[in-house]
Amino acid sequence: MFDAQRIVAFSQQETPFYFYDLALLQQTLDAAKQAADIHNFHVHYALKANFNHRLLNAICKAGFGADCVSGNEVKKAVEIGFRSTDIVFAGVGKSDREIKYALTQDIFSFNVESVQELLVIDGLAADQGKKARVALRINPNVDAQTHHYITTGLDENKFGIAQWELPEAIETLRQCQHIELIGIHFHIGSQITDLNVFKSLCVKVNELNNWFDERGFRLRVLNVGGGLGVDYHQPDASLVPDFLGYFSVFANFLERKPGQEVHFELGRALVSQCGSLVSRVLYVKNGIKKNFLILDAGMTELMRPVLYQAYHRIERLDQTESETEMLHYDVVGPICESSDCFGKEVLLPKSERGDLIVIRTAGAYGEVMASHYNLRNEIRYVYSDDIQQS
Ligand SMILES: Cc1ncc(COP(=O)(O)O)c(C=O)c1O
Ligand SMILES: N[C@@H](CCCC[NH3+])C(=O)O
Repeated sequence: MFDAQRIVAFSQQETPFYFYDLALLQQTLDAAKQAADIHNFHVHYALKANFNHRLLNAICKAGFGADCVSGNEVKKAVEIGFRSTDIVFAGVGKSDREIKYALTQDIFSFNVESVQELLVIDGLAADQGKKARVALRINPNVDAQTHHYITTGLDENKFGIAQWELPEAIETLRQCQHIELIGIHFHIGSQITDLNVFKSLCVKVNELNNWFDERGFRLRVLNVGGGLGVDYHQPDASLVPDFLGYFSVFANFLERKPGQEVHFELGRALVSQCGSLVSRVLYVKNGIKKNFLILDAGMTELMRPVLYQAYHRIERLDQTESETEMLHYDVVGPICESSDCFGKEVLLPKSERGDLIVIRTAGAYGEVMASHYNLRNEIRYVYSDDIQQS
């Protein structure tokens, strides 16, 4: 991943920065698109994973739609050039302003998360003399078997309409003159690595698809959300996720009714591996109990380890297979929080001030979750094609 040219180029850069490998991104997008096209599946990219403009341009050009969770994300998607007919908008707390804006853009669908939201959208659509297309986001109570902070489809989670509320939801829908129900929507969580979890989701979707059909609702769209996980432990062994395997689970286990479309909302799987956080060692502290590598990047640049105890592979940029002196380090940031740690007891070649450290698989939920805590600088980024041209 990091050849001699990149090592030299990185060493001339001010750190920390996100590095994006645009060729790898393209390879990933092509693999996902080809695998989805086999089954005629529609994929919307979840902007929340990364809304860096270079990445968004590539994703839009590759033919993906957009999955947004705020009015500003809808606006961003429109500005980048995603067709409004390919934009979906989810979120438990859509404000009136956000709904009005999305209505003016005639987006493909609102993924509605409560019965009350149906009434609000109906009223706001009436004001604009429009009919809003909606999919009901249903909480299927399927365990995603991932970290509890990124599980979204269990009864205890705030997302979606509970199954026991569905009779009330369809009664409400019958009264809403300015809403067209086009489908049902699900998203059970993120970083799902066991494909069997998606089989369980399919079983639930089939059940609910029949339930609506029996009540006279002909649904055009089954939106099964995102969640496909990536390999944080051995990124080089699987730089491109197994999209063929993932989509074939849905092709095999979803029972589509005639004319029904299947939609997905992938975020992490499309952008994780193309991004790395590159940082410099500021100080090395060799203690009796611990050695610390103190980096110039911290939780303000990549929050996932602190927030979810997430693992990211940490490497010294120029490390080789035949390093002779390996040491265990706690790799920490400069932020005034004890939790500001990227990894404990990380085995690395003996390192010193000025060495470059790379934190891998950081393309999703990295840059977008950065903060200014401690009045940190705006995060910088470097793209692979900047380096090739220099
Ligand atoms: C509604 C919805 N769709 C799609 C996604 C994208 O998920 P992922 O990045 O795991 O594919 C999320 C985030 O978890 C989400 O909340
Ligand atoms: N931010 C989370 C994923 C959240 C997905 C959004 N529902 C992560 O970094 O893993």
